[in-house]
Amino acid sequence: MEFTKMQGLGNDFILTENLMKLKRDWPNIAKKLCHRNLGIGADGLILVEPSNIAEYKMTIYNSDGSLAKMCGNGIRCFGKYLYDKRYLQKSEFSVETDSGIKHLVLKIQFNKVVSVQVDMGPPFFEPKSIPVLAQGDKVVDKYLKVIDKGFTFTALSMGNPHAVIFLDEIDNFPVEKYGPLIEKHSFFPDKVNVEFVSVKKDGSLKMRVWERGVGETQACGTGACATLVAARVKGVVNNTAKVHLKGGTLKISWKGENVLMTGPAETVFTGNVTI
Ligand SMILES: N[C@H](CCC[C@H](N)C(=O)O)C(=O)O
Repeated sequence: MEFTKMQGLGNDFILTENLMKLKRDWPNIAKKLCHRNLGIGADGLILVEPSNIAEYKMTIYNSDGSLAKMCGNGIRCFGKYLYDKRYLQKSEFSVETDSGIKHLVLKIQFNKVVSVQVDMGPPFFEPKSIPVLAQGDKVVDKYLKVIDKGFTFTALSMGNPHAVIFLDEIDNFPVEKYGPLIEKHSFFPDKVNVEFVSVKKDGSLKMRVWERGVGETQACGTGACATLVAARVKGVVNNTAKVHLKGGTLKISWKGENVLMTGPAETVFTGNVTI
């Protein structure tokens, strides 16, 4: 199987083409190939597939083999892949995902993709659309206790579920202790991606993420979008802000309708693997 290893702010993926839409055991292939000691090593496996409603379809599996319906860093890599492979001779196009069609705009300089802007669609707040077990039409500052610590979280979907927690300081916060407990909490029937966020004096946001089906990653595109939206709902940030992640910075904007995310995408290496 030919593959291309790519990354967006250190959130890394194995891309491979499945243009015949072969029904393979992709969850187990993802687990095997994403393993950092026994496989290629990545946060996820992305399939490049044909689409009847957009140029191509992005299907993404987390490193634990679970199907993820959307991936922000992954779709920027996907867009760069299509352009670099000359599958598309344009810099604006749509990609089908399991969370709907997303529109991409590639910034090209000297025939090189320098950044990708993605229209990530609207956030969803309705508890059943996230899903989260809660009342009301929005889940803002809901209390949650895990072992010895209470948190308040704001929940929303960017096509995948997010629980955003605001803290004064995140650099030394034990994400690896509390992240998995919140990820698998009974409030979240489909589990959840967990963002730990601090608001900076310059109006930017700093975020660490425990990703559903992966663990702590260097960056999370949908998580950065969820973070900006939750901060807007709480009135602690403007409608456009930089979100600083371990792996770098994303520019996120939300003016009440669709969320726009802009950031880099890089190819690391290509190869062949026997599965
Ligand atoms: N772990 C996520 C999918 C990957 C999202 C993240 N890598 C991003 O850049 O949005 C989930 O299960 O919903």
